[in-house]
Amino acid sequence: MSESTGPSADSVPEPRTAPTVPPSATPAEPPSRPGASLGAGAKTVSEDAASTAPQQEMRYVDLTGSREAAGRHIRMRDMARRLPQLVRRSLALAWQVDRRATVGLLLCQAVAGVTQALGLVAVSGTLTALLSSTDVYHRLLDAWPSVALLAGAAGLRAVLGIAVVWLSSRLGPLMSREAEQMLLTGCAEVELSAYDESGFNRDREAADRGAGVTGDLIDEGQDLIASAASFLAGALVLAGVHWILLPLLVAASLPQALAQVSGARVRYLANLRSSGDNRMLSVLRWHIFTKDAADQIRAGTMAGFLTGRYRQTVARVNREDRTAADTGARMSLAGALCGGLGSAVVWAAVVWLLAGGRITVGHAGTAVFALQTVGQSVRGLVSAGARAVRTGLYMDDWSDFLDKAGGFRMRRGTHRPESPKTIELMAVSHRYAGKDRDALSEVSLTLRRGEVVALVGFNGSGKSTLSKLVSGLYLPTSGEVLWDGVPVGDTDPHALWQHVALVPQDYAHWPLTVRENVTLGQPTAGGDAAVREACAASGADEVVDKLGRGLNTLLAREWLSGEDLSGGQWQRIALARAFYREAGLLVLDEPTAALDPRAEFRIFQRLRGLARDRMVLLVTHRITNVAVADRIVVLDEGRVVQEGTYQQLAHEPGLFRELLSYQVTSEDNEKPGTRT
Ligand SMILES: Nc1ncnc2c1ncn2[C@@H]1O[C@H](COP(=O)(O)OP(=O)(O)OP(=O)(O)O)[C@@H](O)[C@H]1O
Repeated sequence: MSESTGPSADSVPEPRTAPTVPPSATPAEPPSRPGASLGAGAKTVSEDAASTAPQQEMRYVDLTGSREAAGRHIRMRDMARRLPQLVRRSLALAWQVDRRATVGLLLCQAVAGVTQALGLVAVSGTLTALLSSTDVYHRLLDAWPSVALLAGAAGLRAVLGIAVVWLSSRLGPLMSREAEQMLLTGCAEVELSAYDESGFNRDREAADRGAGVTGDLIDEGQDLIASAASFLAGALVLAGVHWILLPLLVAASLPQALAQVSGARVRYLANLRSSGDNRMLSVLRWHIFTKDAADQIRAGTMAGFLTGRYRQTVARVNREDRTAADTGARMSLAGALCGGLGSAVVWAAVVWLLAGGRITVGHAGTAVFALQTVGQSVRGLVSAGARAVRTGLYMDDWSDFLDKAGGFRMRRGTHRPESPKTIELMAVSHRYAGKDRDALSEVSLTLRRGEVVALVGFNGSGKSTLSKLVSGLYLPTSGEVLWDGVPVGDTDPHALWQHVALVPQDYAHWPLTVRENVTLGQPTAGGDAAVREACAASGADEVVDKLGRGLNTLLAREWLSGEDLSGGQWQRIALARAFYREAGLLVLDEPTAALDPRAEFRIFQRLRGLARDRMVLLVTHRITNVAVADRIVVLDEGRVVQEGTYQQLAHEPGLFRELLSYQVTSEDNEKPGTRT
């Protein structure tokens, strides 16, 4: 192996098995119950069984047939077939991120290969001169040009090795970042419904791991090229000494090569078997470490349970790792024993050739060096090859996901809508992927500019789903959502969302400054005055006034100089975002759930004013507040069961009256902006 080579397959760490969940972010699938974050194909004990046998081990297995099969296919034959493809892939990505560094790397490797060959030729020259029958002075005189060449070649190779390490360490991280970037772009471009597809989230995590190890491929590719160049140089010199030595050496190296490939396969499969557990460990770690659940862990005295579950899962991962390590060691031992026997045969052949006068003593010396070079390069080829194939398997997860994401890419029309005057739902139904019943059935509804429309109903009746269909986040399974007569599916989604301001139930706590949290990184010509105006409208001005650095305050307490907000303060910021956005459709999903009564009162007081030049869709369980709406739509099990004004619905029998009866109604008529 050349100077540029990285660690061997035995010492190289497995790529990270689960992305670390960042601070201040919710994990992709936080487990609301054990096993909740498992993807398709996950095996776990049933909830019933879990309740009757709590001590039974919960397994988070995440095997998919294709990845398991791919892992089982790491064999010499497959490896030889895949290697050129992987080198091409690594060079193509390297070329994409830094052409000059890529060319530099290839040049360094080519020159290193040539100097390797020259070095071996020089060894031959030196030994021949030193072992000749002339006097010592003449022997040294004859030997010095070869010695000089030998020293020069060694020096140049050392410098080239440093250059290769330098260029690889520049390219590797760039390649990983590029792969991550492609992943992010791919994810940002998919339909929202893709996230509801079985396996999408699991595949995205696997792809993230693949992107992370992409940079390793450059080291492995370089090791492969270096080993191949070194093999070629040694083989040429060895064949020059005597042709029989080359096939003998390659045969002698095979057992160790096979052992390394088998070891790599065992480790990959062990890693694959533990991937579900590793994912669960990552999620558990996030919950145990961060502040978000710290109060619940303490108050619920859950620490023992969670750390116990963590230990149990770690023990399983350790068992897999230990088995893989033991099996790998046994394979290496068998390979080394067979390889040792093979080497003895090769050395015996050298002695036999020398004894038979078929080669000179100088040639025999050269053969010793060449044998070492070729032996090392064969081992290097196999070792780097095994690592590259394993990295390639992880990268397959990445590229497969990009293909999958491509399949879910938003392919809608090109129509660029104006701020909507009407949004019409015509017999709209929506069914989530994998569900056996519709979340919404045959809903017909019209929203008009200047109107506040409220959606009410029991949990799970379809209110949020309807609001996401109106805002074009989902496309209906059947029926049409028309923005000023044009189906949402025929509209450029990004142009459409320019006209949407959404406050979802679970809004993001962006780790950004207050200003960026309000503008969402899209400041308008109104500058800070517009930001302050939106804050005043949502009550966030009171929050900002108390922050040390005002709009410049970083809202991330875990980070240096950042500050954290209370739940209600965050909700005011989320509302300010929506008020700041000059959008024709304002969707508020439970917008005041965390607000104090005064703040809530102010929001509802302003709602009518906001609706003057836009349409407002309000989802709320605060039935007494919906008096502010021009129209109330009552949903039950995905169907519209009532529609009318507050006064109409409050006085007719039906679900609305039932909902109303569960709330205190004595102050109804004093609610701000009540419409009759
Ligand atoms: N992403 C999803 N994947 C699968 N099913 C979903 C998804 N989101 C919602 N559902 C299902 O669709 C139905 C309607 O959900 P939706 O969130 O629209 O109800 P909701 O009326 O807003 O409820 P709540 O009052 O609790 O917010 C529910 O049965 C829910 O389980």
